[in-house]
Amino acid sequence: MIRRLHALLPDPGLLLRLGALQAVLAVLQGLLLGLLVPVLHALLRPEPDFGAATPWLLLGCAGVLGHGVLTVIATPVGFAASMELGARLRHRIVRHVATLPLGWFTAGHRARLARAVTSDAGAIGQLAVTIGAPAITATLVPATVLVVTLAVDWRTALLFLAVVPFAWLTLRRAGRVASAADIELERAAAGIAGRAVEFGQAQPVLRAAGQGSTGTVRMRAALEEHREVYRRGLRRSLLPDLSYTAVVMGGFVAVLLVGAHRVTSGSLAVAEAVALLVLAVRFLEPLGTLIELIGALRAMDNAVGRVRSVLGTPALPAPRAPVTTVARADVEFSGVTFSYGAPGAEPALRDVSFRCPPGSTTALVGPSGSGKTTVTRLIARFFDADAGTVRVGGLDVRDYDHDALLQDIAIVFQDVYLFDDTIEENVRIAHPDATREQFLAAARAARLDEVADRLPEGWLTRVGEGGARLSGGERQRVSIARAFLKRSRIVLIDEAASALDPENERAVGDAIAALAGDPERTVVVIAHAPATLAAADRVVALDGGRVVETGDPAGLRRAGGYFARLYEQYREARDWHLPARTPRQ
Ligand SMILES: Nc1ncnc2c1ncn2[C@@H]1O[C@H](COP(=O)(O)OP(=O)(O)OP(=O)(O)O)[C@@H](O)[C@H]1O
Repeated sequence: MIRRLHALLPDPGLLLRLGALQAVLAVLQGLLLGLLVPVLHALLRPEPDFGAATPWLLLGCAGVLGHGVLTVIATPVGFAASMELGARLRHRIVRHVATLPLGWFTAGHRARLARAVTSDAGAIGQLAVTIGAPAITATLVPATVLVVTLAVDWRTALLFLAVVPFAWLTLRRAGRVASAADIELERAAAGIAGRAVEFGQAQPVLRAAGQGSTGTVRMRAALEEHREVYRRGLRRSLLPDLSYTAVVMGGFVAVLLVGAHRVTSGSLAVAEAVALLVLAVRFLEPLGTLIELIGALRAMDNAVGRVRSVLGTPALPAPRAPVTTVARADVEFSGVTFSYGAPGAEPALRDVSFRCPPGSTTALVGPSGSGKTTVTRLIARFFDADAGTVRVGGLDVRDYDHDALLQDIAIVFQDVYLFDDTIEENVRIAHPDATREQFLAAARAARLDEVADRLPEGWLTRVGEGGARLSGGERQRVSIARAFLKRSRIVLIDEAASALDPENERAVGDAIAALAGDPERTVVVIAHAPATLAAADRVVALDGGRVVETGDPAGLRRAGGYFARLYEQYREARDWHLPARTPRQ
């Protein structure tokens, strides 16, 4: 556990200083208790000797004062340390996550990241301090008391020692049970979180299906499950907890009985017996608090495990001397094979080769799951190919500084994410220093000006969380405006597969055509609209992750092969209308 924590907090100076302070406090506490022996020895006699007791009492007073001062110093240092450790860990996670492949950011990983940065980092920082201090006290006070007892009466010290292995064994068992219960509870809590998100997100669907209360039932079931897991955990930890308490209490009773026997047989003075009983209490009591700490310790261990799983994700490999400019805007795949899963999993792309010359427009076509999106993800280096090479400007994408590569690539995907800000700021994110004229030109080219004109606050209209106040087509126009404003020479577009309303469809189609029309720009478009397909310079047709045809669209249509059939399907789908209803006679 300490090793795992150390790996997370590689600069443990703060914790070490705090630990040292706490160790001094614990040893001081033990030694102060030891002073009881000469004091009681001097006072618990038929004629109390105050003269002999006074120096020990004065030493005791000085010790208590010193202990008080150190405690006052340690408390704020502890608070500051826990905040500092949490903050450092958060920075470390954020710095690491910024180096991960973009493909890592799935919904599940995003949730894990949010948890690691918020609750886990804070809990580790806090627990490292709040558990660390009492854990040091709970081990060093008994250790010091044991040494003091050894100096007073070795037989009692042996009795103390005899308790330790039993206490250790029961404590370990209690710890294991607490950890298992904690993990189960975590899982149940994650279940509740999932249900809560589903409950919120699926409301429109559930209500439309007349199942508005189904979500409530599933939510209630998750809450019930959590309560049951909690109860089960409590029941399971009851016996180990009680056995540990029994061992500690048993030790005390043994010391009491043996002490009483030796006093009555005259082999131990009353003063020593009383002092030994006090030492026994201070030896066993901190051991007792370890059982309370063990649960928190396991909770911290689990949080450390979760944070380590994020920090352990390999970063996108960076070249020694990264290239920072893209010389030409051409894209080339040679023999690219890629799979999302572990090596050996079913590949999403197999031996894919094609070239997009600078300034050309290439349409990617193929049925759902054929690998079109994957091709665009590999160009932007969301992932690295397992075999073969993806080249941009004649160089392997892995040779570039990733930020520099993305600087020259604009991405217009279907699931556009908009920030809860104004339309203008959402476009400007692509090029924050753009002049007003540049911004307006980009917006006009994307036909976004028509959208802003209709809205009451124009460019200053806020789009809502994720862009919820705009329609899908309008959001896509924001995304196209970003691409215009960014002035990247390579643009990757995922044309909406689902039908937009006619106005949006025309506007988006025109905007994409305008993007592609620039002879300086290389466009790779996942195309569904017959107009986009017909206007492309080249077509790359995919099926099952393989390239099955390449060529110019007109030639491929004439050839009557795979692309020609797909093209006809797309055209028929676009031309399909609901048959007009014949009025009833
Ligand atoms: N993030 C992912 N993790 C695992 N597998 C994935 C992931 N994304 C895609 N796949 C799989 O890779 C294969 C290719 O998917 P891809 O999204 O590239 O196809 P597509 O042609 O773009 O499909 P669509 O037209 O439906 O978007 C599919 O089998 C898909 O299930």
